[in-house]
Amino acid sequence: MALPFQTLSTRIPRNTTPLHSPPRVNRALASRKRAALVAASAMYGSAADGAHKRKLQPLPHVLTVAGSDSGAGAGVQADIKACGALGVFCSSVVTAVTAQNTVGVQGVHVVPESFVEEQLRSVLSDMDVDVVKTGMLPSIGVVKVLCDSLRKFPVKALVVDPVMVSTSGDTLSAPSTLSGYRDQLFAMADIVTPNLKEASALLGGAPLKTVYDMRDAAKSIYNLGPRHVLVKGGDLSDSSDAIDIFFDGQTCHELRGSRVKTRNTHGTGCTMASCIAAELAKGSAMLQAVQEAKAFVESALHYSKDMAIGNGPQGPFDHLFRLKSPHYNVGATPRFNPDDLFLYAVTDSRMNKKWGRSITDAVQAAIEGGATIIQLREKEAETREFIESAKACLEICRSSRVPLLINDRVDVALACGADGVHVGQSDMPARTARELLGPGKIIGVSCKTPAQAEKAWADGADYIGCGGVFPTTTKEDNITVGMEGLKAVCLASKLPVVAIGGIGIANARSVMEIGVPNLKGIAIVSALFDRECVATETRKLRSVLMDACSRTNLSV
Ligand SMILES: Nc1ncnc2c1ncn2[C@@H]1O[C@H](COP(=O)(O)OP(=O)(O)OP(=O)(O)O)[C@@H](O)[C@H]1O
Ligand SMILES: Cc1ncc(CO)c(N)n1
Ligand SMILES: [Mg+2]
Repeated sequence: MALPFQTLSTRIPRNTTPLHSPPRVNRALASRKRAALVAASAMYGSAADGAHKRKLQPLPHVLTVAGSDSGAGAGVQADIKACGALGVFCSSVVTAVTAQNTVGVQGVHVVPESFVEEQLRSVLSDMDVDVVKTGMLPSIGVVKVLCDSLRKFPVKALVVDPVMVSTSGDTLSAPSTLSGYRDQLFAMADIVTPNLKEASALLGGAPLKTVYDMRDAAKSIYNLGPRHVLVKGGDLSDSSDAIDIFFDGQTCHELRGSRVKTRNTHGTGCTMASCIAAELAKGSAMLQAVQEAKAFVESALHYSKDMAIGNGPQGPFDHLFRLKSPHYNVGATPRFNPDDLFLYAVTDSRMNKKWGRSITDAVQAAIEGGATIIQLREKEAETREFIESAKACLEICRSSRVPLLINDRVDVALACGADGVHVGQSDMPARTARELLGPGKIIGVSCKTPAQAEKAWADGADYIGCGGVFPTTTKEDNITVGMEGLKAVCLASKLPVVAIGGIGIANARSVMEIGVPNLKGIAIVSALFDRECVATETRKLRSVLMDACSRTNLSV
């Protein structure tokens, strides 16, 4: 099986002589895998008299070179569970055995370098490893042994988690390992993933306190030779988000996730690096692999937040959450993209009835006209009927990659597997909705004031809907906030905003032109669905919005 690996290994390490050119590595690997398969097929064929030859399939394969954690939250144990959860085979070369639990590290027994080398030879010479991931490398000697082994047995990608100190403060590698990383291993690495303390140590010791420090650090570590850098912000204090900085040599990406309130964070770093390695082994590009890994860690922490193992301050979490709860199977779909708010279509059951169209016809037509997100607002439907039609709408939305939200009804969103919910100020609180839906679902909140916008953000919402901007007949007794109210909320909001209420072709442009960057789009009910042809009206609105954006230089 040839695994696509276009985006990796395209840059030759800059501060060493090239160890291998990428095409040669891939060809060598492919031919080794082919030879092994041919040999196996031949054996199988003769034994079975050629009666029923089976196609043999190698699994994507990560080798972790790391320490054992007796508490099984971090180290080799975390790596094997994370790869297994993502469908990737994980072999393991053990560099040290630690006596460790939820209190801290009680002891370390280092494996002799010659025996680390022997393990590396055993695995790499035989087992067609795709990606090597490193964790605890206790000495510079082990770093050297690893570099030599990788020169002998090249792999497609190398993920280096420069583990130095455990979160409990215990030392896991000798100080000299630092120079091994900087002078030898980083130049071979496709990505290095330091946490705040490790990034600081690699760069001479100045502490990293802000996202700006993280950005600078990512760029400086890039200059030590790796192809990509991820500075992890799990330990960034005063941050309600879990923010990581990813640098690819050109662009700094700020990756934000919800910070899960839990004591069970032991092994997040090992898991993150293993998930990146697993996704690379499956053929993902680097940024995609990092995003998948982050979603996996966030979901695992959320699922395990109340788990009770051990009596110390930092517990392990459950890597196998996806086996147990399909609702947490969220890593495969990208998290909310604020640009999806651009043309936000909100269906209305009364209007559909009036025009004699089904809810699915309405959704289909809005998507055909260019709607970028759909919300089902069914005030009158019976629950069972609502779930059935929501499932049908979800199928339509999925095939066009348009997110589907459910108004108010968290139960219906869960039952049909929708992408999220939109809640009003008197509906279920966003915080409760987040607890029920998990971190991967989209949550929007209707807000009329800066204080409500602040609360929505604190409660873990993804966006806010602000309005009614103009008077509307869709909602009775709805207070109009006007353009000034909208602007005030946008300026105060840390979340992206979609404007709603009485917006149509005549006034959409003026709304988009208020010129606040986090106003991402408009939400529309009557101007789309209280019309004869929904697709035509959507198309017209889309062109008005595109026009407004090109005039104000907003991104579409
Ligand atoms: N409480 C949390 N909620 C959500 N994500 C988190 C939380 N803590 C850490 N993360 C995420 O987990 C990943 C690992 O980051 P972290 O900074 O914890 O690594 P680390 O310190 O190397 O971990 P370890 O505890 O294994 O040493 C990052 O993507 C980070 O943003
Ligand atoms: C064995 C081992 N590797 C890595 C870490 C870092 O979390 C740890 N605590 N233990
Ligand atoms: Mg940590």
